[in-house]
Amino acid sequence: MAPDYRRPLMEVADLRKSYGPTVALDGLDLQLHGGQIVGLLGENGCGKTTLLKVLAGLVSDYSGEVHIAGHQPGPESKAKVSFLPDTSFLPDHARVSYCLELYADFFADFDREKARDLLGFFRLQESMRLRDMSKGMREKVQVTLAMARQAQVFLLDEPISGVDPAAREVILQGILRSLGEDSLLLISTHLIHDLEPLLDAVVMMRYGSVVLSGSADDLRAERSASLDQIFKETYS
Ligand SMILES: Nc1ncnc2c1ncn2[C@@H]1O[C@H](COP(=O)(O)OP(=O)(O)OP(=O)(O)O)[C@@H](O)[C@H]1O
Repeated sequence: MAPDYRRPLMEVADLRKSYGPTVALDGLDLQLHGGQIVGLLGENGCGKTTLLKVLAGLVSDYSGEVHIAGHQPGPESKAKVSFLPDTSFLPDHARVSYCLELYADFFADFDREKARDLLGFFRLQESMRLRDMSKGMREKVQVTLAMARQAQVFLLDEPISGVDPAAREVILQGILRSLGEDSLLLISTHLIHDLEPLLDAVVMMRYGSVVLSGSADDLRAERSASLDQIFKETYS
């Protein structure tokens, strides 16, 4: 069946999630279409990671409506969503080749050719061990694994934080290189300045809900300011 381009690829309505007394998501609404790169922005603790985990199907005790490609988070949505967490999840002693095997075993849509292409782009070899790598190199491995899936939605949690500016640029180029035309990339970051040239749209969060969202071009035109400036004004 042909995809329905009128329906958003991701639909979230009145999403709420608390950890004990801490409210992480407080009635969040969001609709995103495929074929765009969206920056998920906000201060520490505003709920970005929690939102990404709900979308990735890793947090299920929430209330509200969440649909990805028409599915609630679960096995069907997980098959379409590739999630890169903000922490390292690979064993230190592993070689890159082992990580590729692990992903290929776990994800039916893992594309080894895409992974090899990205590794080459990042100048990494499959024989390298993670423990011998810099933080930037390890991040490149994790980005390779996440982006080498033939997913419809890519959720990347802070993929360039703690990485030097040159490596950030290369990682972002690698992400762009591997992104399909109709895919949706939702990428959380504090580094709006680095990401601004890539972004089609932004979602700015505060206290567990969306305070500002829209197309990057529209926001820049309406406010005669860069996203970087709008970000600073929003959170000042
Ligand atoms: N497992 C957990 N247990 C208890 N509280 C949590 C847990 N995970 C997140 N929180 C709390 O929920 C709120 C939202 O956290 P979350 O990690 O989603 O924010 P964030 O925007 O991703 O932050 P950061 O930018 O620092 O990564 C915070 O107050 C955080 O302390």
